Amino acid sequence: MNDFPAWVSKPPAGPEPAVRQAAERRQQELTKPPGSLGHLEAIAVRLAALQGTQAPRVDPVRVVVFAADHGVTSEGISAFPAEVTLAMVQNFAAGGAAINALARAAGAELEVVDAGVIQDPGRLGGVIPQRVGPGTANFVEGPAMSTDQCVAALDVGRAAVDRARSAGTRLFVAGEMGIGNTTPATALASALLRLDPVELAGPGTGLDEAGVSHKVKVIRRALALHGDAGADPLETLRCLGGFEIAAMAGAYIAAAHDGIPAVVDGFIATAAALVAVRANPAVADWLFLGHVSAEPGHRRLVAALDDTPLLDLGLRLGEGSGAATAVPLLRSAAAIHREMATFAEAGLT
Ligand SMILES: Cc1cc2ncn([C@H]3O[C@H](COP(=O)(O)O)[C@@H](O)[C@H]3O)c2cc1C
Ligand SMILES: O=C(O)c1cccnc1
Repeated sequence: MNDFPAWVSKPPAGPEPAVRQAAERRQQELTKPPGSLGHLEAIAVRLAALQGTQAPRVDPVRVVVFAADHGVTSEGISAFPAEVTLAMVQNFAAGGAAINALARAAGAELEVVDAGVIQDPGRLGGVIPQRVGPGTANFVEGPAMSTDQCVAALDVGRAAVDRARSAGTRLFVAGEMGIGNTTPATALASALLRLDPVELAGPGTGLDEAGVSHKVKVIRRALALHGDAGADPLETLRCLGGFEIAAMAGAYIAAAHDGIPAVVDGFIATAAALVAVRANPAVADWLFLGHVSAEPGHRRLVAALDDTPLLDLGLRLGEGSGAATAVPLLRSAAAIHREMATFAEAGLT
């Protein structure tokens, strides 16, 4: 047992088997050669089953970017300084980041949540203050978070989903911003998949080979310190995660509880998704993998979640960028299922 609240591990309802079967039948009856819309058909069937309707829709889509800092940045594990997290939060507020453009292009609403940037950004338009602390502790010296902080960070994600549900959101995208966060994501993945970090660590924002080797050593020290935390996914999250990573994990779980499918982004988001699925396996039904990132360890994480990413574009940004880029595909899949005529309706035999 652990000290985490019951909602985190409460199983969500699953997709409805009868609706799924009817959706599979409908895909056979639509005016196209069976199977000719390839993966779009499978996506449409999944969306229909999750939403319990033969008229699936993704709009309104909401992207929430959770931002936070990481004590482990003092070990020199990123190509960029921690101050960039705050600067990027200001950039999100001003509308100038990649995710601002991509969310607009995807027809999605964008919300930014300060889950614990080192320096309080103060009142910034469009940034929701939900600060768990001024960054996590350095996890090579102790747990990244106290239990209270980890629970609070999971709740930051749940609260974002509550706001989204109140706004009628039908598809949820979580993104992250936090300089250094490929290091906690790699540490979490190493612990949960029981792999040496050398199998998973990559350049993140642009470390060279020596930088990646140093990152591997830092993560090995953390794994040695925290012993067998990997046995409990939430305890692993507390010791090795980050506020924004816990918020994303909480958001995936809460979205599943609320019947809202979510699109998972790149390496860091998928590490959060793996935590969510290990803590609450039925959450996996509600997750679409938006893309496979260029961060080398992402393929291992994707394999652990046993699903096919929608896109493979060589992206390695985060912020929800790959997931947002996949949104139009999901919208298209819903549209064919909802709008196409059947052979009978079209009078074709
Ligand atoms: C300007 C800038 C914008 C970003 N947007 C996302 N990230 C991405 O890079 C960071 C993780 O990489 P690492 O672990 O190597 O620091 C995260 O903030 C992630 O969201 C950015 C990074 C930078 C520099
Ligand atoms: O895969 C990602 O999302 C990623 C990779 C590198 C840096 N930030 C994010």
